[in-house]
Amino acid sequence: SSTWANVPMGPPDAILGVTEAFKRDTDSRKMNLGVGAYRDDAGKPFVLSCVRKAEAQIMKDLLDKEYAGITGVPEFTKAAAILAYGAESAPLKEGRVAITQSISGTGALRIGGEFLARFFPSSKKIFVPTPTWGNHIPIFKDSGLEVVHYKYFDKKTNGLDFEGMVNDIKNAPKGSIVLLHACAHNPTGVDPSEAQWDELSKVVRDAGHFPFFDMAYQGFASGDINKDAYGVRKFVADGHQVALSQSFAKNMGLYGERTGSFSLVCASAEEKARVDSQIKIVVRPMYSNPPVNGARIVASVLSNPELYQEWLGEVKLMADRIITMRNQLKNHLVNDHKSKLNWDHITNQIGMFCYTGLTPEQVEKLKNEHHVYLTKDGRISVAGISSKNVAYLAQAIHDVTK
Ligand SMILES: Cc1[nH+]cc(COP(=O)(O)O)c(/C=N/[C@@H](CC(=O)O)C(=O)O)c1O
Repeated sequence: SSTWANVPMGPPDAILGVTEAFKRDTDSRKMNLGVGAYRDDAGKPFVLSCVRKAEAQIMKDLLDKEYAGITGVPEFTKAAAILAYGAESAPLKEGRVAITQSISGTGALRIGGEFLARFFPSSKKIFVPTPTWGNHIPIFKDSGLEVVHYKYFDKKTNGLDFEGMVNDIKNAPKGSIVLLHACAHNPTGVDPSEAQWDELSKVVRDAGHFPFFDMAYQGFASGDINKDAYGVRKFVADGHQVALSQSFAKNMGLYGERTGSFSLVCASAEEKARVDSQIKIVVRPMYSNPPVNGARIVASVLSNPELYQEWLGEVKLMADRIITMRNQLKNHLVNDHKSKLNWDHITNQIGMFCYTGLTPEQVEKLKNEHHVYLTKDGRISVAGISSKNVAYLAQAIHDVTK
């Protein structure tokens, strides 16, 4: 028999599989609310103007195609670190932040998982929120970590179960790794308030845990890059030596360029040098060194004052359009359809996703009867909504929930 006779058919990816099903649908009313990728009000992918300008400049520079170093394009990692930690950040100023370019956010999380599995001293358990981005679990399992969960989403309020979260983190074995979504929690769209971040910093410190931040949406949640980095910067200011994964897929629209970074705050420049050497040893056999194009674009946008200002405007424009769609969807449900249900969470939640609270059966009905595609957990990518289809969506949601 064939060598591969025993290879089983694996399930389609919970998120990317939705887009595959959407593409097969021929009905003109179909809506893809699955993958977390921004669309403009015409439902089209959006390439930022600042990105186009940076690309044009890079083309003119006639740069070579040599290998980047293992940790990537230095101008990129320098600029990415300043964006995340802030120019005034003490560890940055003291040369204590080890940072490598990564294959976007996913690659950053994997490098982090591999590094922690090799060197984290106390436990190989990583606590992730309930629910969390689906891919977190296989990324950390494949890295050799044990994935456990802490309470996060409150089904009753469609908001944050802060008390449950704090208790679970307090009760985790001393010296556990705690994964935190820096902003725009995926899939729930529910974020801790700044006061709750302050409290979480104390809880994590008192329990001797290690914080690993996943910041895949900086600027995309509130429209303000500093506001969205509040949790990360508060933890660093409080002395936590955080791990951080960054993605430029969403906030700079570089999805397919696969541009991100992984960084670790170290105790000293000497420690940073040791950590940096071991990060290189993780990366070299994984993919040797990263693609340079996306990194050059980000470096150009972040370090060129005009392009940087333009980017700040464009990332706010994306965030604001999503907030507008949240308001319109809720208004249609409440005012047009006089829905009996409470839809406050549609506008209380933030970032790319809305955790609607729809059941798997209602999700199925939305797909089969209304050609609306979303993940089984009821998460919708708000970016898939436009002024042209928001009324249709509200009608469909009302139809399956009334
Ligand atoms: C929280 C989070 N972290 C990391 C990533 C990885 O993004 P990258 O493209 O590797 O930089 C994503 C992507 N989320 C969307 C796309 C996906 O599933 O890959 C999503 O949830 O739809 C996240 O939502």
